[in-house]
Amino acid sequence: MTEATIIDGNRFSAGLRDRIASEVHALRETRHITPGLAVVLVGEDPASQVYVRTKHKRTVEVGMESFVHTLPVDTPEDELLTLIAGLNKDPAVHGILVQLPLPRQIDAQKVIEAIDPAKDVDGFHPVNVGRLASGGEALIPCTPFGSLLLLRDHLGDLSGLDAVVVGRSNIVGKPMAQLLIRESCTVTVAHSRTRDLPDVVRRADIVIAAVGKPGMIRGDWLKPGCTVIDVGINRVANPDGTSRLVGDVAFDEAVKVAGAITPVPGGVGPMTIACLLRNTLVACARQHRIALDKSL
Ligand SMILES: NC(=O)C1=CN([C@@H]2O[C@H](COP(=O)(O)OP(=O)(O)OC[C@H]3O[C@@H](n4cnc5c(N)ncnc54)[C@H](OP(=O)(O)O)[C@@H]3O)[C@@H](O)[C@H]2O)C=CC1
Ligand SMILES: Nc1nc(=O)c2c([nH]1)NC[C@@H]1CN(c3ccc(C(=O)N[C@@H](CCC(=O)O)C(=O)O)cc3)C=[N+]21
Repeated sequence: MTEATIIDGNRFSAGLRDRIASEVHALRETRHITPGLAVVLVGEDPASQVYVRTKHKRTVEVGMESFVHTLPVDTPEDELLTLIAGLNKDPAVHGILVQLPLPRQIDAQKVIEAIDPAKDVDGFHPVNVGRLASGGEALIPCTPFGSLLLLRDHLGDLSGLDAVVVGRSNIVGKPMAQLLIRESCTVTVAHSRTRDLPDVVRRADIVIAAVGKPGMIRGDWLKPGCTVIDVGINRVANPDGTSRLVGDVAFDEAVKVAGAITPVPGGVGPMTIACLLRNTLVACARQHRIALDKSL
């Protein structure tokens, strides 16, 4: 039997970042505007520090300005809200991302709602959530949008396909379902209370795994030839004491059944960062009422 096509998120995201870099260059040359992204990290979680460093590097690479704010783990909520109010007003900042999860003393929903929806490049503010659901001009959450770009690139038109999204979080599962509805898929959202998950997954032409459980989705749950987008990022221990990243799908099994699959790492992860830059560019252009290339 032939093995699944490996969907290369590193390659696709590099292409997207190139297109973004050209637009950023053009904005600078023609309008003297440089898009700026502010990233706020509260605390010293090592995984979050790695993401924030990677985001900074990629932001600078495409010619944007990067403002990183690192706050101590015991920062009071009102201090973070004051910082956000300042970033909302700062004309050099077009996008704001507050790295999640936040420490206990801070109400994440309150923080998300404090961000100006026009600068909410995560797409988590209720205004953007509502616009995505009702068809307006939203900023779209990066991970689902990146996943959709990979699906469209691989499958072309998605209309009429059966899609199963495993996971219903606000940051991945729910917005992914909204995007797939918009693409005219028939969408099922599964979660921890779903009965007979293997049977639900077996119906899908498109499987989106966003659970956070290493290798939970097994090869024999998949319809032969289906397309699998593995959003999961799980760090697991190797026998020798080192660690590695794995997805929510048992890759070695799935690759024998699926038609195409995203690897972890090198699949959805790099797309998330490229889409964050895309959203920053889109937010900047909208703030200045400038039209952008439709391909973005
Ligand atoms: N590649 C990337 O850029 C990103 C990757 N991620 C990764 O994606 C994964 C999911 O993240 P996130 O959405 O934030 O996670 P959450 O923990 O917020 O949500 C997990 C979802 O999975 C569901 N779930 C848990 N256990 C089961 C089960 N046994 N069967 C079916 N469903 C189950 C939960 O159901 P219920 O609602 O019933 O509890 C919940 O809806 C994680 O591995 C995370 O690291 C996240 C963001 C970006
Ligand atoms: N406000 C907010 N917005 C986010 O978008 C957000 C967040 N908080 N908190 C954490 C999650 C997770 N996330 C990832 C981004 C990139 C990779 C990524 O680039 N992964 C690489 C591997 C990186 C490595 O090797 O460690 C890959 O999959 O190839 C992964 C995960 C964004 N998140």
